[in-house]
Amino acid sequence: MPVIDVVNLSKSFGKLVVLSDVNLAVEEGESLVILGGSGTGKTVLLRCIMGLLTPDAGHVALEGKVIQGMARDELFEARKQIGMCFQMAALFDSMSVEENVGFALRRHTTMTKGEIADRVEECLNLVGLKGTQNLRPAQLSGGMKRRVGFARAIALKPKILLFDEPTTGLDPVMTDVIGRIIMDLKEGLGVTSITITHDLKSAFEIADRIALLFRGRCLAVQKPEDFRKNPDPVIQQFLRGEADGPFLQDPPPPPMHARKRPSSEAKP
Ligand SMILES: Nc1ncnc2c1ncn2[C@@H]1O[C@H](COP(=O)(O)OP(=O)(O)OP(=O)(O)O)[C@@H](O)[C@H]1O
Repeated sequence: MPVIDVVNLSKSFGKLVVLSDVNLAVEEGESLVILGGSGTGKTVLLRCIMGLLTPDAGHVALEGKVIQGMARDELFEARKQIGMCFQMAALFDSMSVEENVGFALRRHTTMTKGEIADRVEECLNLVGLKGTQNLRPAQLSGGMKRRVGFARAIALKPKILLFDEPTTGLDPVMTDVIGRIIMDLKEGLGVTSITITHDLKSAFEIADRIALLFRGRCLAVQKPEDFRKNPDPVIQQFLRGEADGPFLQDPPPPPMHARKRPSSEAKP
């Protein structure tokens, strides 16, 4: 049984069809990476998986339990299995690192202060941020903030981790560090994960399988080596990162040097 099962999922906002009959099954311990252009519905998909958005059709099952239609308490319990690593970390600025990482532990467990402090320390060590408990988010670099976000996401020992663009805005070295931490969390904690990223290098490093979301559908869900060789022109254009091709609905005009000079601009 897949840990995350997305079945015939569709979601529109008014006339805007974002997801159309999406199917994805993520097995226990698997790392699935979802690629896709900006605005293709990757975050909407994660929000449906968390039960934060209700699909128009289809459903999401977590460990065999369909979350749509669950009572509030049941959904709340189901969500505890998920650690969400938000885009740009989304830390509470008024709280220290320790308070941020321990937030869910204080709220959802009966752990003592000492037990929470130990767990926070353990989580910070796992993301390479030993001894940062007393810092405030304003004192952290972008990469450190993401890692605090990871530590917060793993605090409750979730079975599932969802990463929404964990490397956006980071330099290539920090992007690599974040990729390695995601792999370490997968290996060390045995979590099942979905990562949304625009960074192809880390996608190929951390993925057991890669999916490309295109015009509301999953175009491919394949092992990295098969995905790279997939002859679909959309996939190949995405991998090459070129403007010309079927990927964009409104392709940009050709570059200036390739454009024919209008006759009014013609030299005498
Ligand atoms: N709550 C909402 N109400 C209306 N439209 C929404 C809502 N949430 C998302 N959308 C629209 O759905 C589309 C997909 O958004 P989404 O954030 O999932 O894109 P994305 O693939 O994550 O993009 P990016 O890579 O740029 O973050 C966008 O056109 C967005 O404006």
